[in-house]
Amino acid sequence: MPRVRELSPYVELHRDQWRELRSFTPLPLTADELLRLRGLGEKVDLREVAEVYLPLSRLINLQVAARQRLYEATTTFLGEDCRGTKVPFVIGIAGSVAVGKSTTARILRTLLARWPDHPRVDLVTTDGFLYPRAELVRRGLMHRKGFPESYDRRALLRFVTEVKSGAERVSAPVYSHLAYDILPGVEHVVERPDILIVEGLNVLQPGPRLTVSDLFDFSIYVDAHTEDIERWYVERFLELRHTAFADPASHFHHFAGLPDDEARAEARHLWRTINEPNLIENIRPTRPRATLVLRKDSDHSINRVRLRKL
Ligand SMILES: Nc1ncnc2c1ncn2[C@@H]1O[C@H](COP(=O)(O)OP(=O)(O)O)[C@@H](O)[C@H]1O
Ligand SMILES: CC(C)(COP(=O)(O)O)[C@@H](O)C(=O)NCCC(=O)O
Repeated sequence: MPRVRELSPYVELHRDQWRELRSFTPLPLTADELLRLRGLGEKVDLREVAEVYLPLSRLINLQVAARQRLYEATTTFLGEDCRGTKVPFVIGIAGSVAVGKSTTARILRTLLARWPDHPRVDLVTTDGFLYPRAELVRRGLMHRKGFPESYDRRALLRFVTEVKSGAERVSAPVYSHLAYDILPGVEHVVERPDILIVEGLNVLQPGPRLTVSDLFDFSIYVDAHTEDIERWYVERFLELRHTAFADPASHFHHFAGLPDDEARAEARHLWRTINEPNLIENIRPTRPRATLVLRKDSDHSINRVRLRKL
């Protein structure tokens, strides 16, 4: 009897199957460039870029062209002339604190910008849309940083809507880990990109009204076991003592001199009280909504990919 295949909108691939889908996509990145894109504690090498990120870059390139044709179908229906109008393709990247979203976003940005049909790729992180510290204090949310309610979600939705609507110049606020606050008067200006990547913990959150995820043309969830992410978070915290925290201007400067055991206890406390509950209550439940899930093993390497096919 032939086995009945379980019906599913997803297809699951191991890395050795996924890497074949690179087809003939060339590798436009050097080892030095990759080092500059890699975040603290991340291990991705050129082989992983070739085997995991190049097939992804090819898939997105195909989808950008298909999405433009869909847009043209709607404008034809409306009797509008859309010749020459390109709608920015928007990609969301979600996942826990310390899972490596920023590295994924930066590598993808660089690879996508090397295709001649969409050279202008911009990247914004949603931390710029956190409420300023004074507003978080007023709302009693200082220990809920990164939870959905700590963001100005309407401003984020407005920002992406304006970019997608073809506005010439749209600006986003900028967050600083050093100041632990939004930087007053500083802005990230986005000028009609071909592709916009929006990276942040909660970008895939659904809502009772239109939310930013409704404007995504493609979305990625970076996934790993909770225990592995906790370990990466704690290790990164220990490392930050010698890098970011060492700066006297850092909000966390008082952690710079902590011995290993105390720093570890502090990091575990932050993980257990803020970042793990946010992962479990808010972030992980959005995983089924992603077009693609990149699954990391305990050594950070991506070995499984789940793609939403339907
Ligand atoms: N307290 C901090 N000071 C300076 N940089 C930080 C701090 N916390 C996180 N970062 C950096 O901010 C970036 C985003 O981190 P995070 O939100 O944990 O997402 P991810 O690890 O998934 O990219 C990373 O490059 C990380 O190294
Ligand atoms: C700034 C963040 C909320 C992440 O913002 P994102 O760009 O993902 O929206 C997060 O990295 C953070 O600092 N969380 C606070 C708890 C902690 O420091 O671990």
